[in-house]
Amino acid sequence: MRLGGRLAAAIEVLDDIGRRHRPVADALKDWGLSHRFAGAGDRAAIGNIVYDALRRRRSAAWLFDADTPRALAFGALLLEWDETPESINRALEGDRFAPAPLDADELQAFAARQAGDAPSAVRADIPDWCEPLLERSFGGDWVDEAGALAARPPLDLRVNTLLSDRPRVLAELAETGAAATKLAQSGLRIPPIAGDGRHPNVQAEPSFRKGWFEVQDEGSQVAAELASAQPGMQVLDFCAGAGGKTLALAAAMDNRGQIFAHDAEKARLAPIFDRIRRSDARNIQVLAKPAEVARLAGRMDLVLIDAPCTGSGTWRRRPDAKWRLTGRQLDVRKAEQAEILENAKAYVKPGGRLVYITCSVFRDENHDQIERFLDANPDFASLDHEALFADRLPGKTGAARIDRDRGIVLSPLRSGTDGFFFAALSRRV
Ligand SMILES: C[S@@+](CC[C@H](N)C(=O)[O-])C[C@H]1O[C@@H](n2cnc3c(N)ncnc32)[C@H](O)[C@@H]1O
Repeated sequence: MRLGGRLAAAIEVLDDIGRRHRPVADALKDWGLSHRFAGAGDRAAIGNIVYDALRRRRSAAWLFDADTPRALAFGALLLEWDETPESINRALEGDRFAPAPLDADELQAFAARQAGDAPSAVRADIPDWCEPLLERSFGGDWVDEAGALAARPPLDLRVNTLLSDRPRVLAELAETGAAATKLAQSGLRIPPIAGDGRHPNVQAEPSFRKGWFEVQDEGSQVAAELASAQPGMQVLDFCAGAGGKTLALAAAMDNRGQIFAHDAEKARLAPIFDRIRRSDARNIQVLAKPAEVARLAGRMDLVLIDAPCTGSGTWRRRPDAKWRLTGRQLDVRKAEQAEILENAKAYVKPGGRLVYITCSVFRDENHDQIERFLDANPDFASLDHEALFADRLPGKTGAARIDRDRGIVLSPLRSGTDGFFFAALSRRV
């Protein structure tokens, strides 16, 4: 397929997402199934246009003064593919599968936009209602921080030190362009791919099948490292889900001690069993039943809450979530988070640690939750997050926003990772 056919397909998929409120991955998959002539390269290019259009939706719509699938797809090429209106129109010429080239009105709208500055929420590529939330979180940097959340993400891997080490996996993946991560101890990063390129399918690698590495954002790896799980500890991963953090904790503990992996939704735990087998983690018990968890009360050295959240820190990877999020959903998440903190505290033994993590950058889900919890629970105290970060990631303090008594924020702009929040509290003896 030429650019024109790919662009037409992206417009069709964006239309499907918009009209039927479909998840982007499902809409792309369906398009691929009903257009089997399209090769892997075509599908990747179409996916890139669609994801770029969703990441940069406000900017793309602003360029043509129209929030239509056509404006978004053309806008994506102009904003992220180094194309110009002239280069696009040249590429579409004589291509019978292409959408109509940019017409005089569109070219005029585009030219007019070059003169003026876009409003902040447009430059930040966010819904208007999120502006105060981000401003509260990032102060004067909020537009740049939000802009970084609208960029293409890298592909990050965590080397499983139970079965391999970073030099060995680096050698195995030499052809992928992977390099050691700057913050995470066992991380590898394959940088974002430009234009119509796609990341290698690392999960097809024999070294993945052998359990030598997992796909995990560097921010998630750093959050697990900051939790400071040590060999021999008793650990409860209270919101374990598919087990990304659980596996990182098992490696940090060198398979010694015990991790109990729990989740309120049994179905969310389903992938964890295969992942545990593949990674050779031998100190994880999965506890799906509330009664099994209850007997752990007051016995844990570390309770980790990887809380359900808006996911605003992962907008690079899930840009459709940015447009679907509502204030009502934020309120629901906040209530869940407060309740989980209250429930999980009972499992921490005196002198033990309660860790709270979100993949959101909103202060409302992060510092505010910690503040409220500490106010209501005088038997818990905040750790010194500056000292903790300096201890776990020596020489890297500039890579995070650290509030000594409330927690640590990682972000694409500051840390080069997805957005994450981390806070550690200790239960008084
Ligand atoms: C951010 S996800 C966990 C991701 C996982 N820890 C990982 O690293 O792959 C949050 C999880 O919290 C679970 N959850 C929601 N409410 C809960 C509750 N009240 N108690 C325990 N888990 C809950 C959800 O089912 C979801 O799997």
